Amino acid sequence: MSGKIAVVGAGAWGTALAASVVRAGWSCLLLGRDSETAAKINELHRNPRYLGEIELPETLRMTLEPAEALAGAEIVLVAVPAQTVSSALPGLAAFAAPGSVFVSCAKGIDRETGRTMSGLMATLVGNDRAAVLSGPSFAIDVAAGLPTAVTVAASDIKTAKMLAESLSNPVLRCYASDDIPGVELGGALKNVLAIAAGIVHGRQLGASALAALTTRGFAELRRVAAALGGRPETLVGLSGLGDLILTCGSEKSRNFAYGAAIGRGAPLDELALAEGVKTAAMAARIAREHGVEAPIIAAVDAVLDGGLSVEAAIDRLMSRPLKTET
Ligand SMILES: NC(=O)C1=CN([C@@H]2O[C@H](COP(=O)(O)OP(=O)(O)OC[C@H]3O[C@@H](n4cnc5c(N)ncnc54)[C@H](O)[C@@H]3O)[C@@H](O)[C@H]2O)C=CC1
Ligand SMILES: O=C(CO)COP(=O)(O)O
Repeated sequence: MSGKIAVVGAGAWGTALAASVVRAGWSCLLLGRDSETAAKINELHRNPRYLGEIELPETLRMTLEPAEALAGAEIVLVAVPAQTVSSALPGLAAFAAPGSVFVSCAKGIDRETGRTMSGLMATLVGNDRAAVLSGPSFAIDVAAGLPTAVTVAASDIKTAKMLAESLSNPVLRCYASDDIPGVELGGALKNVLAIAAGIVHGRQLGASALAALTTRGFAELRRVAAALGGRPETLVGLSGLGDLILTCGSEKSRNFAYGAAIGRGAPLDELALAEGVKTAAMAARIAREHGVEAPIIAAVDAVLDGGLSVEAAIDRLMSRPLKTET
């Protein structure tokens, strides 16, 4: 590949994606906010704060200037936390090259407006130029060049295929989809469910409980995403079931690790770097408003809100009326 890709957000995911697109042959500028990280990436080829000692490609450069990052970039990967996308984007759109495609790589639902990341991007650059990348992919794995597969969605499948071809490399396999809601809601909702799975793990409720929670959580993920237009077949793919399996079973997931801490009795932490904390309330609200049964998501929201203890949440989930499984 030749040409330029800009990556917005020099945290774990933005840096890993930037390393990955350089491996795919692109020139890449990473847009961040702090000069210390820029010096480490540009001079030492490392981002120790987020990715330890992993060596980044020497040609990867970071800048603090949006105009420089976005000039001439055909693709802009947006990898800032979901709750900052609405404030980060307006300042960027003005610098974007005509026809460039903005790809949300964040996983969450905007908690002020209830909008999805693609929805926020579409208002600025239009539907045709808004896309989503999601799937089972720990930043540290992608940065280290371990084999990974994700889904890239755009409303036009031709754009999705162009992105999948552009972003794939020998260790990152991108599948194309035209189901934006299915792909992005899988990623947003699995974070909430990973907190629940972490609580089960941290409270030592056993492997059977974890399997039950993950499976019933998946049923909720499918129902809520379907209510917002996600297709069932997308939700059994990488960005739905795939990412749920990854994050509901590993302490490498910040959402799972945060849930595990709560399960062990740690106090709630509003500043936790777990995206599900900020998406739980909106996910629960969307389920209620669409008349979708989502008791696990509701329980996570109530526990995070401080209104329900973990014990009471478990009792509530276990004492629900019995029903048919599907
Ligand atoms: N870390 C991971 O393994 C993965 C993360 N993601 C998603 O990617 C998103 C970002 O996550 P991480 O990179 O892990 O977070 P992080 O906490 O490692 O980094 C976030 C970065 O965004 C920067 N940032 C915040 N607001 C900004 C703004 N307005 N403009 C420019 N930069 C800004 C911060 O300074 C920080 O460098 C999240 O939605 C997460 O769910 C998706 C897949 C994997
Ligand atoms: O989304 C991720 C992997 O696909 C990363 O999960 P965490 O944000 O829970 O670490």
